Amino acid sequence: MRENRPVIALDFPTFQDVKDFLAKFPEEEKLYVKIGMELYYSVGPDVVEYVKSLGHAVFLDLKLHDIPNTVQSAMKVLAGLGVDMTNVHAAGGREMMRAARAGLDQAGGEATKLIAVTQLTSTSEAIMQADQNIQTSLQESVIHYAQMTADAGLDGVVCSAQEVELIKQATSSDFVCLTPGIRPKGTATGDQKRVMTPADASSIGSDYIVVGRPVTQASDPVRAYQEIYKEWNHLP
Ligand SMILES: O=C(O)c1cc(=O)[nH]c(=O)n1[C@@H]1O[C@H](COP(=O)(O)O)[C@@H](O)[C@H]1O
Repeated sequence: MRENRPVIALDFPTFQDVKDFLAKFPEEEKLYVKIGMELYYSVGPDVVEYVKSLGHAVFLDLKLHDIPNTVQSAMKVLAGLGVDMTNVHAAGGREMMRAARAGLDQAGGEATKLIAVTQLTSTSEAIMQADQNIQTSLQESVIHYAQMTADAGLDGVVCSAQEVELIKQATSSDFVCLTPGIRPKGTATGDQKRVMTPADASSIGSDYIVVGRPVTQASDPVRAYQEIYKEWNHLP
């Protein structure tokens, strides 16, 4: 299940920014990229088609969270994009997650992996308890969401690398753990609260790491990506 390529979050406001960013990489290098809300809301499905036409793998991160019928209908539309992976919020519940899977399957998206966000990596235990009024530990909440996601038949979860071991124990070793909040030593954490280095995330068993600003805002993004690639794959 492990993906050797760090997933690069293309958090850019315009199509041109994406084109300029991808043009920095050698044409033959096939990346795994994430298209999130900012880019998708600004450019729309054309950017997915463009990135796929270059041969890159795509995680479409729109974090759907609505009533089951709406999510199912939206997933039917998104299925047509043929992305490799997409996501919902586990907080939407089992019925919503099953509806999301059904929507994808009904519209030819059977091959698209579907994962669910547990607790965002920008959430600390204190924030969760105060803002969501969940009076358990953060780990318990994440495990609860992961078990519910597995029960709904999804492929895995978005979590911080700090919870990967517990999630795999509570579900199964092949349950996907995709982990944002990745910060190489010495890089700014920004709004992320539950962070880990690429090497530690690798050792602990993350299946995918997602990296945005440490690559996209670097003075030399290709070099920053290569360094993270090496660290994640324990290469010299
Ligand atoms: O679903 C996500 O991708 C996601 C979930 C989460 O809990 N935390 C999180 O940071 N993300 C995304 O991962 C990326 C992290 O970006 P950086 O913090 O710049 O590395 C952003 O695009 C976030 O939207």
